Amino acid sequence: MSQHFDLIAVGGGSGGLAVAEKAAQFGLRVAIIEASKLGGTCVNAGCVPKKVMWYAANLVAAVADAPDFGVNAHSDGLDWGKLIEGRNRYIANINDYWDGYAQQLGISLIQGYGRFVDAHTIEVGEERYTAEHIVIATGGRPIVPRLPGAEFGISSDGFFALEERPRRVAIIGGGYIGVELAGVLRAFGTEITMVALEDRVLWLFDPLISETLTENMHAEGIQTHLEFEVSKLEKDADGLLALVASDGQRLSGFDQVIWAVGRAANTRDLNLEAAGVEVQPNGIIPTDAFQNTNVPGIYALGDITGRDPLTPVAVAAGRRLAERLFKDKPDLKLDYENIPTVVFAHPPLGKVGLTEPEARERYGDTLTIYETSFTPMRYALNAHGPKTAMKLVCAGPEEKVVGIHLIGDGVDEMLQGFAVALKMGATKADLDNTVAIHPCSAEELVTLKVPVRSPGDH
Ligand SMILES: Cc1cc2nc3c(=O)[nH]c(=O)nc-3n(C[C@H](O)[C@H](O)[C@H](O)COP(=O)(O)OP(=O)(O)OC[C@H]3O[C@@H](n4cnc5c(N)ncnc54)[C@H](O)[C@@H]3O)c2cc1C
Ligand SMILES: NC(=O)c1ccc[n+]([C@@H]2O[C@H](COP(=O)([O-])OP(=O)(O)OC[C@H]3O[C@@H](n4cnc5c(N)ncnc54)[C@H](O)[C@@H]3O)[C@@H](O)[C@H]2O)c1
Repeated sequence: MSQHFDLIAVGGGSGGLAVAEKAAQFGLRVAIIEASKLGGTCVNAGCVPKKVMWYAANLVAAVADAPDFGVNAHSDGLDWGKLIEGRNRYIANINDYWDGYAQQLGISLIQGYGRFVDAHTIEVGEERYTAEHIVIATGGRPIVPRLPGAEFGISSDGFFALEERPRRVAIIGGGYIGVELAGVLRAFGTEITMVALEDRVLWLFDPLISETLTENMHAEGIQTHLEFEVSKLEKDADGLLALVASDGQRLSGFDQVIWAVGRAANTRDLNLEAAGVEVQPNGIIPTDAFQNTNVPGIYALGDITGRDPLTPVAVAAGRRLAERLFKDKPDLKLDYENIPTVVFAHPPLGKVGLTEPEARERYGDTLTIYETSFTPMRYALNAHGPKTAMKLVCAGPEEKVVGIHLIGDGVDEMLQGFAVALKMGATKADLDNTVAIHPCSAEELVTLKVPVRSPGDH
């Protein structure tokens, strides 16, 4: 016996929930198949636990800075157990919220691993479910490379499960996760060594951001080893862990090693062949601009598609897909251009649009670049404080803003509004015509006067 639905979402994370929620609101018969807890990576082992810990790290820094402002605060250190317990309770509440909300919307929740039987049928254990529309939103999992001793390390999932704060940690990877976990742990007092393959951390971000981030991390005492390709992990006689690089370098004395080297798509066990869905060797499911796979009636969205693996991207793609399919909006699709993104480092950083090197490739020698770098007033009475840096990348004689790059306190909240302006096609003159808000860091973005590079400088 099988149960029939209008739409089945395989995966109840950011993307699956979004498409299911919309379709159910439109009155369709909807099911979500979820192997674990509703909310997916973001809620259970990503954005949410990370951000709660990021706030805790900010509080530690604020208490340390407070006495210079005459505030008689002092810290007795971090109660890791209390933080983790509170964080997990917060996550459980979000899980409960989603369970209740899905029920309220009339969505059928099917617990277990979904596998295709054919293009319209999914099997979970012994049961079969059919639908006209099936959305694959199974996300990804942390990569742990097949290298000798790799099992001595943990992934971001393992990090969130730690019951005690580690004392000396090596983080492998200079991407989003490596940078975020390094910042959190360092603020709590852990010694951090970060290694990365590339010649700079966050190499997909603008060079100004990588440089300022590195400066801020070094000032906090985080060590970085670049162009360091880990070839194996070893456990020494003292029980501590060591990283060995392919060129023979060796870094030792770690009580934890964290792999933060990217994520792999969860397609392996979906039996996609049965439905004829095309999949790349790395597990990514190719889609067109409308989230269609190569099989009519089967769609993919979120991390599984390999495009901008961020929660709001999965959510936006899911909502648009439901509206396209069920609200007679055949042209509706997500615009993947100019997606803003923030890395919750200490302080945070973010970008929208093109980096300077990317803009040079697209616009050639027509760029005007504005930059600033300063220590914000937040640290006015402290001897030291992390740097804020900002860059505007403007193209053509009209100086259209094609890239905004920010690092510093508050930029995580600052970027969203400026992303709206960039998306609307703002020029440098539009920014200049906006009266500044004073005193705050954001005012720099509307008062930058002298370019650091102009057309003809390159
Ligand atoms: C440490 C970390 C921090 C992050 N921080 C941020 C952040 O601050 N901001 C941001 O925008 N993004 C962040 N991300 C990325 C974000 O979590 C993902 O982009 C987002 O969760 C992708 O949503 P998704 O729906 O594609 O997949 P997921 O949220 O991963 O959901 C997939 C779901 O499918 C389920 N599943 C898998 N296979 C099956 C199957 N066969 N049957 C049934 N269910 C299945 C899984 O259990 C999971 O619940 C972070 C990620 C990590 C790892
Ligand atoms: N704030 C956010 O929005 C946020 C936070 C966390 C994760 N995410 C998402 O999750 C995705 C995955 O994050 P990630 O940090 O795992 O991947 P990533 O692609 O950002 O970075 C991977 C890093 O691994 C390093 N690396 C790979 N193999 C190595 C080796 N053998 N030795 C040394 N270094 C090695 C590289 O230096 C690279 O910089 C991101 O692309 C991002 O979209 C987003």
